[in-house]
Amino acid sequence: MGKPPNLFSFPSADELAPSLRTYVLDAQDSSLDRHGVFRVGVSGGSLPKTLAKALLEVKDDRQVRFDKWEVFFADERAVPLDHEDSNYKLVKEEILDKIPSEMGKPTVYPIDVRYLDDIQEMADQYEQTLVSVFAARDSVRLPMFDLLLLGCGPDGHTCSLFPGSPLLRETDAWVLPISDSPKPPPKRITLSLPVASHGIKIAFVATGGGKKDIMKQIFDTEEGRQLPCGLINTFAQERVSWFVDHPAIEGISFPARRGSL
Ligand SMILES: O=C(O)[C@H](O)[C@@H](O)[C@H](O)[C@H](O)COP(=O)(O)O
Repeated sequence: MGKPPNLFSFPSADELAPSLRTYVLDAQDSSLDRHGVFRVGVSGGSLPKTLAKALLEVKDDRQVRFDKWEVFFADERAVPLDHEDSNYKLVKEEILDKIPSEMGKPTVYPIDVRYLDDIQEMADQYEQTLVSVFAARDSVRLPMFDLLLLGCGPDGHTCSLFPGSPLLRETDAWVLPISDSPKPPPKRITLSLPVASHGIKIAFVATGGGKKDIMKQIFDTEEGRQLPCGLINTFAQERVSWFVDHPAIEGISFPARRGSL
């Protein structure tokens, strides 16, 4: 048995940002030492805003090497890149557009919008993108992101992997289409559960009192361990770190390590 996931809790989302920064930059520096590039998968939701705070607002003497970042989408909605629902647009407006030019720009891998009407093809194309970046599919069983930055929905979903979805049983594909997402918009693509569990480091960021019930389920109940976030906890164990604020974990006793970075 490995060690349980880490849990880092802070009074507020603002106070969480410096530790999230330290965690991300530690991951960045060890990836750059290892292979000269930092491959990150990001979700939508509230995460890009918190991440922007950590990377662009917190001041310390460490360097964000954006020029070495390769940014992928852990899930994306099948909409044009300038659409209100686009995770690309969200990440662009929250982070990419705000990076001072002297910091350099990440290489970003958005979905191919030529396939908006064929999400199976869109998923296959995005998988091909991963194949071309992470090495040929027959030589790597799964692409290994240096860091996956994920959110947790109020039903325990993460990426666009929803509770009870047959997609959770996928063992082969790296990227999957979904046409009936319970969270709008319905058409999306998502990393599969094996890929989402395979990051060298995986961070969940969950803030606000709206997350309290689902956090309790995920960490304190057997049913919660079967939810998508719970499954990633089980598969990836100590490679997972949760960054939460106090309202999100009020009154909960976790069998997880607590602490701050
Ligand atoms: O595109 C999406 O819908 C997201 O990737 C999704 O998985 C999100 O991360 C969670 O729903 C949490 O969202 P919040 O952080 O806004 O609660």
